[in-house]
Amino acid sequence: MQVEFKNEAFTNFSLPENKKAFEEALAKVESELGREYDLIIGGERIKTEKKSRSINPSNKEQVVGVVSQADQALAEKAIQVAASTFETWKKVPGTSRSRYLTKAAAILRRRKHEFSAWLVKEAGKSWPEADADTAEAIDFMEYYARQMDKLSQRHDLPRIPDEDNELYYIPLGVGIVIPPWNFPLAIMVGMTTAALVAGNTVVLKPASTTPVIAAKFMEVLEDAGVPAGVVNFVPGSGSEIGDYLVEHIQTRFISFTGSRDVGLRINELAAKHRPGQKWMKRLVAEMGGKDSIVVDSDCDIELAAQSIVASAFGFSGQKCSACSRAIVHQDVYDQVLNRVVELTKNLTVGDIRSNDFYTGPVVDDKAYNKILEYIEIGKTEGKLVAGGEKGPDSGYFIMPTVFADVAPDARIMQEEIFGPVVAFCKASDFDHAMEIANNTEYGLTGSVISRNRANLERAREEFHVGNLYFNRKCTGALVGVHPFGGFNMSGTDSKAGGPDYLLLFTQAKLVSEKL
Ligand SMILES: NC(=O)c1ccc[n+]([C@@H]2O[C@H](COP(=O)([O-])OP(=O)(O)OC[C@H]3O[C@@H](n4cnc5c(N)ncnc54)[C@H](O)[C@@H]3O)[C@@H](O)[C@H]2O)c1
Ligand SMILES: N[C@@H](CCC=O)C(=O)O
Repeated sequence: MQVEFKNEAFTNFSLPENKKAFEEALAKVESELGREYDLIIGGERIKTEKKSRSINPSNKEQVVGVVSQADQALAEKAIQVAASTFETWKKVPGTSRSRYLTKAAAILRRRKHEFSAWLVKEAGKSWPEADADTAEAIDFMEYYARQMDKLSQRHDLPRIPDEDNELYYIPLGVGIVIPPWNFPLAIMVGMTTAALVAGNTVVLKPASTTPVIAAKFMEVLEDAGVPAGVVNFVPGSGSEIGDYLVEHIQTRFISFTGSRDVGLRINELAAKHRPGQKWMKRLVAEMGGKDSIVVDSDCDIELAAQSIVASAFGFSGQKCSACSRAIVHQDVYDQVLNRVVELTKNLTVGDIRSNDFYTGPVVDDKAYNKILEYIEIGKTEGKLVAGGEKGPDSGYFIMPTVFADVAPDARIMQEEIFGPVVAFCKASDFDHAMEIANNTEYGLTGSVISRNRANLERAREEFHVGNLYFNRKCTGALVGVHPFGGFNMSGTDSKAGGPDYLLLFTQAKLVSEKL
């Protein structure tokens, strides 16, 4: 019997032995930078002419890896291999499939610091953020393994005389897994392993900025003995192979995490029926956020300020859950704002190869330019009170930025910036605060900082987000503890790391036998 699920502990880097172990992992990873990574289709490694260079965002000169890129012919090959492997993989009992995940989790745990070091180098995560990403990846596998064991048990239905009725959760078929770059290990692992443990086969198209981490995870799956063809690794650009994979008639489902615009495009393409296609494709989409922290008049000011700063600037605001809107009651507005500005000005930004910096760069030049454009927009929509400028030129550094006195309908209050920028908006009372909190097209995370029980109860009902937190930050969901996913334009209302997530990758079959 498996031990009860427990979240992986985070590493305490203030202990010298942990610091030393992480330095060693970084040195090992640095000795491996610049290597080539191939496609993996049906266990076969395939090099292509076209390659993409993955760059360290803290140091634009440093190549993390060189990755072969699939074209449409190779995308087709991957789908064919996934389709034929499905015929055998679907017959492997769920409890056996779950053992592959438990094994892969154990391997990843043994290589934990090494993977976190890759996250420092390829995604620009600070040590604690990288450590949390790796821990979450382990959690997803441990959690979904247990969920699959439960789903594999006999599901008896109410008996009627002379009939034996049973429900089975069977897999769907070939799934296209398209993860984002911002949790390049955890979310990619969660999406991939949920699909495979439920009995599906996968074509994994990793995010274009973080393919090396995904290639490294393929090593883990191979070491765990996952049969060839169950997960096929197909890096390539969204425009070159993304549409092809989504539109393919043998694609049964698409599991996507990323931006609103790409999600909507995939939704449209997936919905169109094509000649020879025998099913309606299922789309599981987890998309963007424009997340608020609401601060009530009766609150702990220090807690409010600390929660805003941690949620807005952890990993430089590059989380779908990040706080980019602080909606503060007029009675405490100046106090909260002043303390946030004070805390923000003390944050350090730099190459997070060193654990001395609070946060590192944003992920690439595209993100860098987009965020700087939003900072310019912010200067016309509010008062710049902290940051607003670039960091050192060696990487894509942007200083944590705070805008005050921003109107509820301003662009920086409505559009996802996905960078270290938070806008402050003054609310006249709690009614007004709730109205502003719900005035975006998203509905992912939110927090309320309040001592007022009636207002908390009201927010529980009215604040329309998938993950609502009280008196804490709005980032950092734990697998199992805080099933994660949002409403409206934040996706298809799924809950990663929750008890019903695996059902999204299955279909229920009833068998009724007359006795
Ligand atoms: N709701 C959540 O759980 C969650 C979690 C993490 C990130 N996000 C969101 O993800 C976004 C940031 O990630 P991103 O920049 O990687 O998003 P993105 O939409 O640019 O890319 C996501 C993935 O889609 C791929 N892609 C791009 N064009 C494609 C196409 N035409 N067809 C198929 N695939 C295509 C990309 O290569 C990548 O793998 C933010 O909006 C963030 O809020 C949401
Ligand atoms: N699950 C993460 C966010 C994932 C998206 O970026 C959190 O809760 O902060």
